[in-house]
Amino acid sequence: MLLERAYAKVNLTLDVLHRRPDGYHEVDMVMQSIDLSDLVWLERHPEDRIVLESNATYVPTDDRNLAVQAAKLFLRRTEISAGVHINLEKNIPVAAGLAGGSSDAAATLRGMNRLFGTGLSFDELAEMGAEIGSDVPFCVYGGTAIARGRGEQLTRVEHRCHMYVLLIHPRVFVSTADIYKGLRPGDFTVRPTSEQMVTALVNDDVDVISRLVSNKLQPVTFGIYPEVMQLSEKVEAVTRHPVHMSGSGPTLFLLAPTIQQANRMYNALRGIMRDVYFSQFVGNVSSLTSLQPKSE
Ligand SMILES: C[C@@](CO)(OP(=O)(O)O)[C@H](O)COP(=O)(O)OP(=O)(O)OC[C@H]1O[C@@H](n2ccc(N)nc2=O)[C@H](O)[C@@H]1O
Ligand SMILES: Nc1ncnc2c1ncn2[C@@H]1O[C@H](COP(=O)(O)OP(=O)(O)O)[C@@H](O)[C@H]1O
Repeated sequence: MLLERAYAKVNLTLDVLHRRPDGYHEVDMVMQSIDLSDLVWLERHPEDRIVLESNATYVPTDDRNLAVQAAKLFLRRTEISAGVHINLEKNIPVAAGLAGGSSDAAATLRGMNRLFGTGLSFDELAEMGAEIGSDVPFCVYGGTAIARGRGEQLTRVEHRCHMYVLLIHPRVFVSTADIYKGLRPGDFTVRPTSEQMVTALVNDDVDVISRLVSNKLQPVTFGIYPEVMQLSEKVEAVTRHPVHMSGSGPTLFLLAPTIQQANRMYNALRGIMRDVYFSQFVGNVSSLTSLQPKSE
């Protein structure tokens, strides 16, 4: 049996440039992996089928599960006929703007590559992953990247900035497609802020990073779900720190450069609300492999 960790992400910037003829939107965003993760355990199944079990009752275990889709796609592309058992431990909130499902799919692709010794590169796995979802290619590598196109065109970024990330997950189900659909022409960006954000990350300039965090989907999500906006205002009042939204939401997050500050904010929030997660930036997957048991 082997284990792959599926890390969540937050969007440090998210600009939308225009709507494309294929229905997707051209985006320009800085994605950052955080250490909140699902666990994807893989082993051979005696029959030629994909079986997924999960501790979470609220995610599908059939072909709708992105990990199952990834496993099937991998077997099709590599022309391997075999069965696989996937055990998925969900810790990342679902439909939250944290790319949980995408990351499970990416971890499954990495794991299948190890399980069958196929030796595909991460670039090849990312290309496969793009067929499953726009965020999957980023999740194959993890770490930090500028994502363009519909999210699949990546420029990977190395930096030494380390920040703590407090997540607040409002119990609201958000459909990513509905949020993109809610954008009006005036919401589109001419000059994205991703390059400035990357410079700030490389310079480890936490003040500039905090000032630059932005998300053009946030007004749409807040408009459709006013309760998320109200929660954001409450969090801001309690912590006296700027509150941001990840992806299409509804997860809100705060950044803190020191563990002391992160602890203060965490304790203040835990006093008044559930569903607060303490996490931090993590680097790319290859720099983390030494933390993973290889096989059992
Ligand atoms: C908003 C973001 C930001 O990172 O993240 P989440 O909120 O999902 O975490 C992503 O763009 C989400 O990526 P992902 O969740 O993989 O989207 P997909 O499955 O490819 O697409 C779901 C739907 O969202 C819309 N979509 C997605 C990506 C994009 N660049 N333009 C779009 O218009 C399309 O309507 C599409 O049918
Ligand atoms: N492995 C999975 N984990 C979470 N959600 C999944 C998974 N597979 C399919 N889904 C479905 O994908 C949708 C988006 O889930 P998720 O990836 O968590 O959201 P987001 O992209 O907003 O972070 C949900 O409707 C969920 O039912």
